[in-house]
Amino acid sequence: MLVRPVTQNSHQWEPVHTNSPQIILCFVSLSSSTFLSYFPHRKYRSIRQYNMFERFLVAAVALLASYLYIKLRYIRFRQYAHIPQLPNHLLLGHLKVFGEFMQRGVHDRHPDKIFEEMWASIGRPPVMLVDLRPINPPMALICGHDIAEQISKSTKLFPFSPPKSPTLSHMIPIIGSTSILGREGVDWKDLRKRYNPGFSPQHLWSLLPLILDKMEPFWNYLDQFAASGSTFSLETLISNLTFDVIGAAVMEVHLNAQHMDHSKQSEVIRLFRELLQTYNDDKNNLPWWIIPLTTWKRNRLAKRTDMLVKHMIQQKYTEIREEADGNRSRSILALSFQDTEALTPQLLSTTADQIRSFLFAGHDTNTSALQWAFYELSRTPRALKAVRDELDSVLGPDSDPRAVCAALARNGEHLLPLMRYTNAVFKETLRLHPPASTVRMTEPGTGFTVHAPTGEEYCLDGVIMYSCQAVIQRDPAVYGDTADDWVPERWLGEAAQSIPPSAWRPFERGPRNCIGLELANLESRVIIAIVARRYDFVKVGLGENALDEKGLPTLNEKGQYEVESELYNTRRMTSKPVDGTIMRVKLASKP
Ligand code: HEM
Repeated sequence: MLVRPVTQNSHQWEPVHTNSPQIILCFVSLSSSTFLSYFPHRKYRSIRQYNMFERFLVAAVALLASYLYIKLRYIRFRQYAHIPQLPNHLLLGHLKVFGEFMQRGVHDRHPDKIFEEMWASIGRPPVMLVDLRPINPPMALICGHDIAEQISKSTKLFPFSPPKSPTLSHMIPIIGSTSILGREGVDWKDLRKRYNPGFSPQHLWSLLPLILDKMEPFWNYLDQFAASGSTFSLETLISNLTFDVIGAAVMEVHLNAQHMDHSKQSEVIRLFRELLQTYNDDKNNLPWWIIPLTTWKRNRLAKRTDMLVKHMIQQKYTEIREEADGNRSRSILALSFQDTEALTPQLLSTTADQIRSFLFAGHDTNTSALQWAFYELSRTPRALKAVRDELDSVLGPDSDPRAVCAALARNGEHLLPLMRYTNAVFKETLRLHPPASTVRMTEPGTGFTVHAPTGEEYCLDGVIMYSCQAVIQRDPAVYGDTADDWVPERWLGEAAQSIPPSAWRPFERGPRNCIGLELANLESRVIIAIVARRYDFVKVGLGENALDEKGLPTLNEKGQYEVESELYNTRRMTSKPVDGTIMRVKLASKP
């Protein structure tokens, strides 16, 4: 099938009556889950936690919403008819998914997982259209790496790659309206030019001592948990650590995020956390008129965070100006100020937006990736042994965190690149559990057309283009029979050569790829190097090991411990393990 691209007239929508049942169900599920999210005191929000009256209310709202939807929804984009739609036989599947939403809790399932099931059930097309109007514009799920590459690379029409989707605007309270994440054209180019040198590998090596400085509280907490045997959230520990690291690298400030006494933490951190909390459920990106109170709270917190960040920048600016030549600050912020004459209000405002963006992007994704890395290592003895052997040979036999930090401070630039297996662990973790993605959208009438390997062409103007990494990076056509398995070895030796670079895109690709890629790699290798030999992690609750009659874990044919249940991601701005990765830890016994 070859489809002619729709260009000039694609903004003209043709009215066609549609009452596709799966879309109605989708709407029912969205409306009722949104409604349920108004009861914030329920931790897991399963339908069973609600009394009869609340259940009745939920059912009534869902029914009313679907009735209105059927009545009001007469518009259909006929020009998208050429993109594979979810067929009706998915109706039952969707119903099942909806049932699970309600059983397990409405926030407990990441949309990527649902997309993966839908995609497999319609024969794995490279693009799939999910129509979520009137909640959102229709969304083209990009499921093939060739097409993902086309929506992220430079073209004649879009020299800096197709624009980001306006749906990103729900993040403005966190990252600011002039954030590098959302800017377009030359404005974006200028920002990228200003901050690129700060994130370059050479500059990052000079920041290594600042990063290593932040590690001690982290291993102290792990030591305490090992001594007490109590359970803890790995997410909390790692997210505090990554906040401290990003504060040190970007501004050379001590945010004290790892202080367990919250009153000792920097106020920026406390406000930022509170702000992120307001995104933690289905209200994530709903319009303000559905969530007026949350929107008000977000804006209030955003304003206060912005003021504090601006104050920090002003202080840093004065310090940088007064520094003696031999004692220059190495922070990313200091480097970005190198050629500036004065801190004008406009420069202050855009810099504050970038700092907030770095604080957010620099801690959130890495936290998720490291939780998954330690979880996968904890249930894959083969890989844990390989990491430990590698660390012994690269860093020497002393696994005390102080010794590891001292070795890295002396010679990290040469030692870290030698950790090839550790690097493969991180790479494989990001393949299977990608925390983030990219979302683009071109104006109707632009004529932005992508080409499938099978010859079809799809004009994607006016639809949200979501590069679905969780599907792309598990494509059996690329990763074979082990596409769903965690196998770090696939990234080592000859085998790795056969994987197309565009099929691994956790940091996205093209001009708008992640500016913090090298920082993330550096930080994660340091953390794994410090932790992997000293501690044994054991998952508790969701995803924990299944034990045999002797109380021992059993290996499956893939070399991983059998588990009682599956640990999975949920959506909290980015993808994160649903339970915060509850763990127990003990000091590893010496072989
Ligand atoms: C495992 C860790 C990380 C992952 C998986 C990741 C992933 C991504 C992805 C997918 C994008 C593209 C977003 C989009 O197109 O909307 C991105 C952009 C970005 N990331 Fe990261 N990131 C990570 C760590 C970091 C770190 C440590 C920083 C440090 C500040 C950072 C800062 C940024 C920024 C500023 C952008 C926007 C770049 C631009 O548009 O020019 N990220 N990241």
